Amino acid sequence: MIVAIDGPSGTGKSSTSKSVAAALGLSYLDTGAQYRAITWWMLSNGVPVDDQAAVAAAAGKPVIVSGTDPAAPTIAVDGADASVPIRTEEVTAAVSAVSAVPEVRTRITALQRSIAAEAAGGIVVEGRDIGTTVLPDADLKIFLTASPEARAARRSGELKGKEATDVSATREALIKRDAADSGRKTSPLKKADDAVEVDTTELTLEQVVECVVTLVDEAVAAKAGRDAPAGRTDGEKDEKAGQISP
Ligand SMILES: Nc1ncnc2c1ncn2[C@@H]1O[C@H](COP(=O)(O)OP(=O)(O)OP(=O)(O)O)[C@@H](O)[C@H]1O
Ligand SMILES: Nc1ccn([C@H]2C[C@H](O)[C@@H](COP(=O)(O)O)O2)c(=O)n1
Repeated sequence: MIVAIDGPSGTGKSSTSKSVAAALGLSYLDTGAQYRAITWWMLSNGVPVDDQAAVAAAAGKPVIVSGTDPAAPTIAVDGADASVPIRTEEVTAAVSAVSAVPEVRTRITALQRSIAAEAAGGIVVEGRDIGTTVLPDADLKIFLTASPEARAARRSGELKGKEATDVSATREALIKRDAADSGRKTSPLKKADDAVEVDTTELTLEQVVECVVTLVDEAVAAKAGRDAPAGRTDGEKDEKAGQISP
């Protein structure tokens, strides 16, 4: 079972994906963390992030390793834990430019596909182009949305001190990053034609998780029905449909 969850920033992709994966015993991959990791490496190694040719030339250098346990996801660059530095404002401000470079996307997409292929028990993969480009044959594709106001309020709630009160600056920053991610030429942020759209504006996180778990259960049942050998009874198919199988 491969589940692709895409959507703009702050719609709840990471929180939802982790909870759904944990509830269903699936692995979890945060692809945004990988783009942040390569961006952090560029910044740390003096690569000018607004120089596409320089970023492209360096794209193959960092070794990025993602841990896929939804209870404790990890991200390492060249053997060092990068989970804290990839969340700085500096990385957030540069990540859209770095992730727009085709050589970066080719490298990270290949990494994402190999991780999904190795997840024998199934995986929830979240990002911007998972349903459209990385895993177009995913068993279930979900596109999360929420109003900019709701997303800014959620993000501001995470920040400490002065920034926490500046919801409008957070809103503008979210909108700017979405525009960059949606407007790039290579693999932009986009809903796949066959994705289920879930507007989370008025939903609690628990409600979103419940909704997605139900959609996964339905997709598992449909897959089990398709995979059942000809000649099996409906009862046998139903029994298989209740299981999460690779
Ligand atoms: N339905 C919801 N209601 C209220 N808060 C939510 C909801 N979903 C997520 N949140 C909160 O909103 C914040 C952003 O969520 P999250 O990081 O999961 O979004 P995201 O789509 O992965 O963002 P990004 O793409 O920027 O990484 C978190 O603080 C999370 O707890
Ligand atoms: N599949 C993906 C995932 C992420 N990105 C880029 C664009 C985002 O602004 C950035 C950071 O992602 P976040 O941690 O906010 O989810 O990474 C992408 O291009 N494709």
